[in-house]
Amino acid sequence: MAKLPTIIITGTPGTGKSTHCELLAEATGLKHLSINQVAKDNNCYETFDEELKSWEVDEDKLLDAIEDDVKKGGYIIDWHVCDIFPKSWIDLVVVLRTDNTVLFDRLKARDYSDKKLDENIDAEIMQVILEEAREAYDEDIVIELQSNETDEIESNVERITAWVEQWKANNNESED
Ligand SMILES: Nc1ncnc2c1ncn2[C@@H]1O[C@H](COP(=O)(O)OP(=O)(O)O)[C@@H](O)[C@H]1O
Repeated sequence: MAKLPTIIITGTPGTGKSTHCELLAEATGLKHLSINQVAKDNNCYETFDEELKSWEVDEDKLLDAIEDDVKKGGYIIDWHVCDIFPKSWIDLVVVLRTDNTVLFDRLKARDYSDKKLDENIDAEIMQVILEEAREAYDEDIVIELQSNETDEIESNVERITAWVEQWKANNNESED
């Protein structure tokens, strides 16, 4: 069987992860793995943080739930946390970035509490997820892409699709 890469699409909530992942899955045939959905389906949500109004995830249980599939390759991992996945599973990490005023409007539309909204905007300004990605993975597999405007969605998806095609060509040389 042809080898396929696994990609993480990460970024602060609202930067466009699920939008990019859906289009990318269509364009590449890789499988979109929404970690929020996996966590729900496998009861990985442990405790509810009242203040942040969000659930904490049992990461070991989550990794156990996806390990057998993801190890085979061919997945697009969609989550705002990027640094818990073993390095050996991951071929590319895309960190989506959005200007804070644009992100503010997107999150406001989601009815986030002021506290949750502020936390996320601060995290984006401080580029928390980008730093986490750079710490967890080799720097040359981490790329940062802007996601402010609709045009950028298309160009980002094209760019990542081209990367996937190149990866496949490089990693399946003796197969045909
Ligand atoms: N580059 C972009 N340009 C315009 N709108 C965008 C862009 N990226 C995302 N959006 C919009 O922002 C909202 C949040 O996107 P979503 O993909 O749900 O983000 P995430 O999965 O990171 O939380 C959606 O309404 C989506 O249509």
